[in-house]
Amino acid sequence: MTAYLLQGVSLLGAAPADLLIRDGVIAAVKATTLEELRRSLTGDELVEIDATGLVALPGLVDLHTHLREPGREDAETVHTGSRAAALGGYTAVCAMANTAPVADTAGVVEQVFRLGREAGLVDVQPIGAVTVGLAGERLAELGAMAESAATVRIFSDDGHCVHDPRLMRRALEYVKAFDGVIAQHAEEPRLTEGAQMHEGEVSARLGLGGWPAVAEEAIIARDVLLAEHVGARLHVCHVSTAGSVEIIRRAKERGVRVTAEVTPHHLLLTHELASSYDPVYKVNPPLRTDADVAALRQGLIEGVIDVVATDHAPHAAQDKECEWAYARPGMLGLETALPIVLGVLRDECGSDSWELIADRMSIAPARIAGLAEHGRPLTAGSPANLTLIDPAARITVDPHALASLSANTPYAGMTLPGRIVATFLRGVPTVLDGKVCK
Ligand SMILES: NC(=O)N[C@@H](CC(=O)O)C(=O)O
Repeated sequence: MTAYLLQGVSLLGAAPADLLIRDGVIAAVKATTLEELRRSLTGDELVEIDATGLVALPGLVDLHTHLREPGREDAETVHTGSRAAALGGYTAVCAMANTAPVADTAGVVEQVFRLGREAGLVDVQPIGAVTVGLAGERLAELGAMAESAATVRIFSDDGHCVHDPRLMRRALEYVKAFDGVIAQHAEEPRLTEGAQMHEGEVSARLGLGGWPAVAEEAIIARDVLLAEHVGARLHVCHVSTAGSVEIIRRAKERGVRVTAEVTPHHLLLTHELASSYDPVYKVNPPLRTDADVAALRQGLIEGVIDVVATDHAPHAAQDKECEWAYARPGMLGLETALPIVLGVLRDECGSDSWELIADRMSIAPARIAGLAEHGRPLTAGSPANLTLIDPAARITVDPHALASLSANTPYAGMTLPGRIVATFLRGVPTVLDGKVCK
């Protein structure tokens, strides 16, 4: 078995140390000398990595990834999405249920789970659909998915809103029994009919149908009341408006069991970009205003928003490189999330906020998803799920050099701070020197 020694690595809030990875766990955080270490490793191969200037974080965890398998393997597969995730520093991703067939049965979630294990690059944790076929009419087999080999704990109709309040109430009641969570795509469908982008001055100027902030806020307001009434856990997907942050803030103050996520793109990009009519900027919920971006950043820093989740939404060229109105919504996220968040927080805080990043991109999402092996502090005895970042390096985004099968990144040509150097899953490198290991 190969052991790895990360020499001189920066750990959160501590002086640089040597970190020994062996037998799937963090075996030691330097106390011994290198000679003692070598003697103790008889029989094991030792790979020494000079990690001076590199930062180690617990492996990132994505609560919101679209892997497109089964059904749209031309856009992404579990394997290609896993490669993208590992390169982005992730050790676990939660796979959304809007596949074809929909992940609304034990059979489909087990298939996705198995494909993830076979790829072996990140832990793929399937999310189950709330309603059969995402149709919003009948509850799916939530219990069977929870009891399956995939042990589903998060349920979501993402891409669609569970808009029937009675169905939403029943879903919350059902998952409460096993401490599951309903992750809601908050969009009142009657208010977004014909919507193409954020409703505001830009949509008016471009003549594109508007998606008003209130369509998101109305559902979140309703759902925090339902979650409070039932006493169950609600998670709000891709929060995009300042008003939503306020509703969630007030609900948390009242003790409602609500958590929330924001995407990297909603922390950086605004609706002005739609003026180009380039569908790469079309996404659901849509890019919003500068004031929304500022409120989302503040909400993330304060912890009103618990998590950064990518909403990685790969789309094949024919579904994206067409007229705006016909293009599918969604953008890639896994390979650029950490650099975007690092840059955003440098802007806001004036320095690198590793503790915040570790919490919002690993510890909190692992807790919400119930992934006990992930989001753990990098101390002796912990599972060796971690990522190594070079904060001084920069990357320039080339859409066709990404591991994803699709190329719909809104960051093409941009230079971003921070490079993922290595990722380890249970002590085995999935990425070394910025390259996937298998
Ligand atoms: N976020 C997106 O813009 N797209 C998502 C689903 C959705 O939320 O529409 C997708 O699956 O492509």
